[in-house]
Amino acid sequence: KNGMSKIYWGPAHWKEVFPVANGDRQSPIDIKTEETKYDPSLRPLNPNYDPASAKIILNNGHSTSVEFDDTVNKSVLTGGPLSGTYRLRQIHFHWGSNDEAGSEHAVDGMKYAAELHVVHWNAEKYSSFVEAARQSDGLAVMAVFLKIGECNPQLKKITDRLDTIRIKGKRALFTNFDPSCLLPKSLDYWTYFGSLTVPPLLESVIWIVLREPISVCSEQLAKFRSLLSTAEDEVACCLLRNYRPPQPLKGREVRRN
Ligand SMILES: NS(=O)(=O)c1nccs1
Ligand SMILES: [Zn+2]
Repeated sequence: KNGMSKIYWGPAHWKEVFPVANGDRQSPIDIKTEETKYDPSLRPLNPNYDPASAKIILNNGHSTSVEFDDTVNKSVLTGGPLSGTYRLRQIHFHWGSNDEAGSEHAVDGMKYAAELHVVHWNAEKYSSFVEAARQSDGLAVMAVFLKIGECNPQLKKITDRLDTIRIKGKRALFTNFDPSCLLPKSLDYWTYFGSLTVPPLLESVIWIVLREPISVCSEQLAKFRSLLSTAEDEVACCLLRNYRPPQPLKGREVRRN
């Protein structure tokens, strides 16, 4: 880092505080497409989101997220590898300090410029996100790769608001937004059992990684990098990158529909 005094405890240090960082189902992973297994029992994904569920856009210091009202089953994901109904909680992004890397998952060693996570929790079996996050089938996160290319008009709805939440902790109203607008044409996917990719790295995520990327342009990514990881009273530090590198597969199977 640029030699500043601030102690940086990036992904390499997480295991000191969260031993599960060395667990058997950590995320992200590098998806070796030749080793994925077709599973005819996998159903089509069925996202069904109500734009009125969107509430706020937030800078939490390590990403920017759009938070949804998850007190009722208004915006849900069913189908795919899931049994039951998973309720939409939030979406957020991971990016890098340049366009060459930024995604968390990789495909045959190749990283995309960024990655969108659409986070859901199993509201059929558990009573809150926090409780679900402690269960092996508690969360379902749909991952969408962002590939450098044309500017994305749907993503513009989010990047145009980032200058109002530059400082860590800032939030702004953000409603009438259906995150389906950020999904690619094809909902074909890979799926595997994994974890949160940020502390506490809980091994409670059914990952659903869409195979088709959406586009993003350099100017849009630059706006993510201009977010600050620091609060008002701190020396400003840009949120240049926030992706965890791929973790050992440890014998896990990656299935595809
Ligand atoms: N990056 S992630 O989707 O695994 C996630 N971390 C915390 C809540 S959701
Ligand atoms: Zn994420």
